[in-house]
Amino acid sequence: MSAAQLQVQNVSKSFGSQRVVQDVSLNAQRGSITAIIGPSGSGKTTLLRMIAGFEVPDAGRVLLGGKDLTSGAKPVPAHRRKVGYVPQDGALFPHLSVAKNIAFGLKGRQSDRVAELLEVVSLPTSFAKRHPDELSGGQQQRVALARALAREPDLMLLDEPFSALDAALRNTTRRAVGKILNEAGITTVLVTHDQAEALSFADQVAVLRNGQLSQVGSPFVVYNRPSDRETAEFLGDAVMLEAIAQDGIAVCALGRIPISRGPFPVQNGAVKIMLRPEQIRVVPESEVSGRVVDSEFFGPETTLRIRLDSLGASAPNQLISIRHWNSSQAFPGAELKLRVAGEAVVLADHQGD
Ligand SMILES: Nc1ncnc2c1ncn2[C@@H]1O[C@H](COP(=O)(O)OP(=O)(O)OP(=O)(O)O)[C@@H](O)[C@H]1O
Repeated sequence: MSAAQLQVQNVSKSFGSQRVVQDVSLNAQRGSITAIIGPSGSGKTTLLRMIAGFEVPDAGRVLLGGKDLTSGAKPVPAHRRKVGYVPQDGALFPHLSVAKNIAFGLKGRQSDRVAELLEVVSLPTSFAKRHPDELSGGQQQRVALARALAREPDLMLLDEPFSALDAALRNTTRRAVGKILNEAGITTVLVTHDQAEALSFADQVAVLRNGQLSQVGSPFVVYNRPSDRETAEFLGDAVMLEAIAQDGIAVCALGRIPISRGPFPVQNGAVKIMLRPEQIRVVPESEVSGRVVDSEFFGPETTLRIRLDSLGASAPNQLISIRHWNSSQAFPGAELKLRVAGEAVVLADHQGD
């Protein structure tokens, strides 16, 4: 396989005595989209700013197209990196028109190019004369993206670019931007704290916690085979259960569930398993059952808290939360039959405890 377009190698950064990014390594293939996701304060923006060239790493290096940007005698400055950077608020120049904002990154007379770029980000060319304060938040973000695209970057860095938009506009803008980046074949790194955004938009998801990467993988892998409990819970709701591992099967209050093949071998014995709530189905008949404790209505689905009936030697009184479309089955005390679809994950930090 060819070397990755972007290589972040063992990068660290402290502010004063606070270690904000610790020994982070990450590769991104040409034309791919990587989402860096993590809780507030986990170091996402700092990592992105080091890739952009606005912060200098204390240790480690950043390579783009095989070229070392950071650890030479003088780091390559941000404006020489062929990197587009769209900060959280878009940061347009308020006193310049849309056209001048976009053309800021262009050399010479480029009015044709401005019109073309407006079209690319799905804005009418008549917007060229407007000022940023005459645009909505979402339109400003599109202009910021057009300005970044104008420089024809090898790498696009987006810091929570869709966070200012309401849900409907966020989805359409995200799809439009994804299409633009994909068609231009631009390698993209996106910072977000929105799980759905990371899972739907990216080819690769990097989970950052306390300045360290807890997992890097495809959306499918990080969601379905999280490396530890915190990563599992950060990426979505998780059902944790006591189980006994027996030759690749987890025996528990939800029956016998195949254990998904993870990065380490699972020993027979007591384990904690993780399932996603949507894996647990309400069915007409099953040997597995539980009683509704309470419920919460969310429109398209209802979250049910269920106390599981003990099955065989399984631990008694275990509580789980599942999602169900039919709120009429959700009254407290209702007895439900349950079946699990798919596999269970044994989490590395919960083997044998
Ligand atoms: N220039 C700076 N000087 C001092 N501390 C800083 C600086 N930049 C960031 N920090 C600190 O580093 C930590 C990580 O900040 P960073 O902005 O990278 O996190 P983040 O994951 O992007 O957070 P959020 O999701 O809230 O934007 C925070 O505690 C922040 O206060």
